[in-house]
Amino acid sequence: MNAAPGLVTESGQDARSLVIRDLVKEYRRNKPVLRGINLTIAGHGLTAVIGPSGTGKSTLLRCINRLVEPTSGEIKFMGQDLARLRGRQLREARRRIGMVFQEYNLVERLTVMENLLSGRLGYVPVWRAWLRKFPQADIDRAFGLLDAVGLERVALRRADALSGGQRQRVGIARAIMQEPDLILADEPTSSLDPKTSVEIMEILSRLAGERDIPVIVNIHNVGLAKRFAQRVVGMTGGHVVYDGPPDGLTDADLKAIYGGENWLDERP
Ligand SMILES: Nc1ncnc2c1ncn2[C@@H]1O[C@H](COP(=O)(O)OP(=O)(O)OP(=O)(O)O)[C@@H](O)[C@H]1O
Repeated sequence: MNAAPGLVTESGQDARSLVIRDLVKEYRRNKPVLRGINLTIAGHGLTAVIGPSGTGKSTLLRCINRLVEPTSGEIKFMGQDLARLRGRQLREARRRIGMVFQEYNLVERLTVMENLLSGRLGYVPVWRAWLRKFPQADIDRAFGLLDAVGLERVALRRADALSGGQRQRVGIARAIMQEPDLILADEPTSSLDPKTSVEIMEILSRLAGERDIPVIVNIHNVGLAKRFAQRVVGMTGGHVVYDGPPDGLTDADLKAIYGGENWLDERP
């Protein structure tokens, strides 16, 4: 990861663009889930990935951070092919990719502050992490982030005492603590009520916008995708069938993505 942020290359991509070429994933031989994905995602702004259940949205995100091994293809990011990294290079690349999960993935018995500081684990020496002796600068940053997500009052509360919306705020703050170059969010609002979902999307897009880093969000709620994303990618059957601005997404596109059409009809 050696390109300077903000640089625009001759091809028009900026330094944090993510370029995916011919990405294929087969969990079982000859049964591809991703069937040759080609995408260039700009190095800033929020991209929403929509599509029916089982179409491969989570698999796509997990190939990018290598929680899942791609079968073939390239995932170029900041001068490296993430699909081919091994060992230390892979660990370092992963450290720069913040992940936000549907089920939050917090350590329930630890405090909010400790969960946030765990976002720094890739950066502090093992002995410090073991003794939970984090640098004061990290603690100050964590308090700043808790303030930014409206959780300053619960810093010392255990994660298992929080509501779903509060947990997801911790999840986002923890991802930002990593100082990521990219954030991937897999269904971050699926377990939340509609109002809290909007608040979470606002926080995600605001914090990523302030840092000028790209965010890719898998989301089932098309309304939220259109409201918060600068770009929508529609997938179906392991292919990308829509790639464009939210206001370009027509009913015909939605039918191509989700199939059928009756579900689009409004009731009288
Ligand atoms: N670890 C795995 N092993 C085998 N098959 C898997 C694995 N993970 C996902 N799959 C299969 O890959 C396909 C795509 O799953 P994926 O979770 O990527 O879809 P999705 O679009 O994110 O769905 P949802 O919106 O329901 O989360 C599904 O058929 C799923 O059963």
